[in-house]
Amino acid sequence: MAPEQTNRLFSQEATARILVVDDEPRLVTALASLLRSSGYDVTEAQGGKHACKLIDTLRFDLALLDLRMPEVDGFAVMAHLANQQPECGSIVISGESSFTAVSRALRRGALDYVRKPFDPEELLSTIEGVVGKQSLLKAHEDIQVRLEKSEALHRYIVNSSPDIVFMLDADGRFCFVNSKIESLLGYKPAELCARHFRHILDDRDVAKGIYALNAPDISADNPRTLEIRLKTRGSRRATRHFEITAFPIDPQTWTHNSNTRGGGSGQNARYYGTARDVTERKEAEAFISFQAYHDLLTRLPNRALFKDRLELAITHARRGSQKLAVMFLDLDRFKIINDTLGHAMGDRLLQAVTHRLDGCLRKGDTLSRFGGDEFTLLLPSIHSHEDASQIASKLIKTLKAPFLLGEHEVFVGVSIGIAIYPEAGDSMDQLIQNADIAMYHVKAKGKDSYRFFSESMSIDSTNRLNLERDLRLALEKGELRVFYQPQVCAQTNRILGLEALVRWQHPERGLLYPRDFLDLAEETKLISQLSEQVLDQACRDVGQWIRSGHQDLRLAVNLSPVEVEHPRFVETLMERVNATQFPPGNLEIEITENVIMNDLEQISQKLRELADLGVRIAIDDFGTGYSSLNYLHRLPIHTLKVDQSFVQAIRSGADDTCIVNAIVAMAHGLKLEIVAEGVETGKQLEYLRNLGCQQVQGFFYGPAQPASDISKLLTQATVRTAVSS
Ligand SMILES: Nc1nc2c(ncn2[C@@H]2O[C@H](COP(=O)(O)O[C@H]3[C@@H](O)[C@H](n4cnc5c(=O)[nH]c(N)nc54)O[C@@H]3COP(=O)(O)O)[C@@H](O)[C@H]2O)c(=O)[nH]1
Repeated sequence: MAPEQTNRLFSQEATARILVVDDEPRLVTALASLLRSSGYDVTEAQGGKHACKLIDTLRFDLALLDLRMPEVDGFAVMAHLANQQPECGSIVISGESSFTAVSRALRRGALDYVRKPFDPEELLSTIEGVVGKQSLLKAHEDIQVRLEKSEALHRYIVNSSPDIVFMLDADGRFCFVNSKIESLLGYKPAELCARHFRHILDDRDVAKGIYALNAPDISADNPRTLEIRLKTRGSRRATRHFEITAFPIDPQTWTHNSNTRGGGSGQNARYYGTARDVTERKEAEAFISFQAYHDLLTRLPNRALFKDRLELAITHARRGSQKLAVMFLDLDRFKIINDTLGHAMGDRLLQAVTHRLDGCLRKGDTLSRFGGDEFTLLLPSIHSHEDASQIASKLIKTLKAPFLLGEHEVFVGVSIGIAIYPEAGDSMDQLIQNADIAMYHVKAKGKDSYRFFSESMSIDSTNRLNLERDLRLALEKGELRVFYQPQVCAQTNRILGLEALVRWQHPERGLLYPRDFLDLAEETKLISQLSEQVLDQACRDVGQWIRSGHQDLRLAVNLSPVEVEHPRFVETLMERVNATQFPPGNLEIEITENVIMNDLEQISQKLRELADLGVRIAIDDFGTGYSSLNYLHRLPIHTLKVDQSFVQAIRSGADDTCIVNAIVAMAHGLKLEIVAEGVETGKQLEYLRNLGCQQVQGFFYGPAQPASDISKLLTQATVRTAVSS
């Protein structure tokens, strides 16, 4: 190699820089000019001391050193050079010929040794050899450094990837996997080496994973992407979701199969892939989809999912000429419990109800929460009505046992309407609507039962809708009327009180009675508005009569269970009474035993508050319900109203007569006032009078009448009988 060439090899920008060191100035000059004439960049040092100074400030590729120099000899310069510029080589040019000196110089790192006096040719050839060798070593070192840097860079890129990067051999065994797998799944890359990738697949996805890898058409340009579950390492074996992209390695792009060694080096790699953790996205998607199709409180399918399943079930049933049943369930008394105990308890109750209902069903049935306290149930394969009846009975029975909500024991019932495909409708909407109609018929007939839909019901339901619309209008337009039926002293025929009874002056149908619209008012929650209007009117009418001289005249009003069970019942009632300036002592509220027994504790409290404010309490229809002495004794009750059925039994002389005797005797014993309802004949009146019943009410004295008629009646000292005995 020519010196110029060698010089260029040494350093791409500059020629080789040589330091010439000798204590003989002449020799230094001669040597320097010889080297310069050969193209080297030469620096001259007069002795060892001078050389060390130059070494501290300039960079050299090679030093030509004399050994024997005063003060600082060649060995000391070599030591200094090794310390300051270890990459700089040195050649010793010395008159020393002893083996010891030569060997010592070579041991200290000299690359060659030239004896003085030297042959210029030989010297130049030695320098050229050393410089060439140095240059090769330097180039190798540079390549080594570049390789290390490049490997570190790629390792960093691969291991810092947010994805798992892997390589598999032809059989699907890992031959490389980056360290990301440890942070995501807990496996150390080394432990997976040579293991089949099946080892980390979730059992449910093994077939999918293996098929994807062996698919015929995948390539680097057409990689296979699939979502798959991978198992985490350890005892919990939880799974995470990954999106895997994999393809076979083109041998032309990866030529290191045979010459790389080590388990994680990619040796024998045939597939390359990345696995991106998409667990959070999948969980979010799953939650959003669950939320869209489920009720979050009960975790039951919602209306949309129910309809979807019903649609599908109808298609199957149609194809197989089979029956299916749709049930509409509405909880009885839920609203009262919810209003009384609060929504948190209401929610707990709905969850507990769901749990019990669910326990009665088979796999394949769909129970859904339709909204509020309404549920729908799809029984996709039934053979007969009997099957549906059995399930309905089971559902009703399972809710019979009390529910424990905190310290409260509550009872709910369920009214169930059933529509059977195809007879009760052949479309989804029809079946749901008809099950709903059938459910309303259960409600109207006393709740806590089930009924199948029949055609006659839908006619009723149309009427019902018209009636509901009319009732709303009636409340707006003030079509309700309050009639009063006198409560008369059995001994003197004097009017002691008036029972307010609602009537509806229907613009087309004439005067309607409570039996025509009261149930509907309760179902549609219009009852509160209705009661408000009746109470206001009655307080105004009777208040007027009280102020005009009938100070003791009592006003008896009927209250619906919905009102009494409302948490603000006492406040609402008193607000209306006070607004009309009606004296509370003249007011008597009539409630039935059922209302009291539904929630003895709460109702007792409310009745006590009212009694403390002077309001009287009467038990209506007494004798038809529990007739429990226990509550009569504990509650602030003033009056018992004997149900008309017992009074009417007096006429027929039936066994029920003795019930009237017992009730009157009981009322006397408990020092309660007693009003006998439904007195229609003088015989009945006579009988009751003899029993010691103080007050009577009934057609014998006349039906309920409008306020104008009552005004006239009140001007008479006593009420004349309307019917002759
Ligand atoms: N929440 C509210 N309920 C009300 C209101 N107004 C009435 N009602 C409830 O409707 C029930 C039926 O009332 P009505 O059709 O008015 O019947 C009353 C009388 O007309 C009837 N009666 C009276 N005397 C006789 C009789 O001699 N024979 C006979 N067959 N019937 C008679 O009885 C009803 C009064 O009964 P009671 O209330 O038990 O005293 C009615 O029972 C109320 O529950 C209202 O504004 N709000």
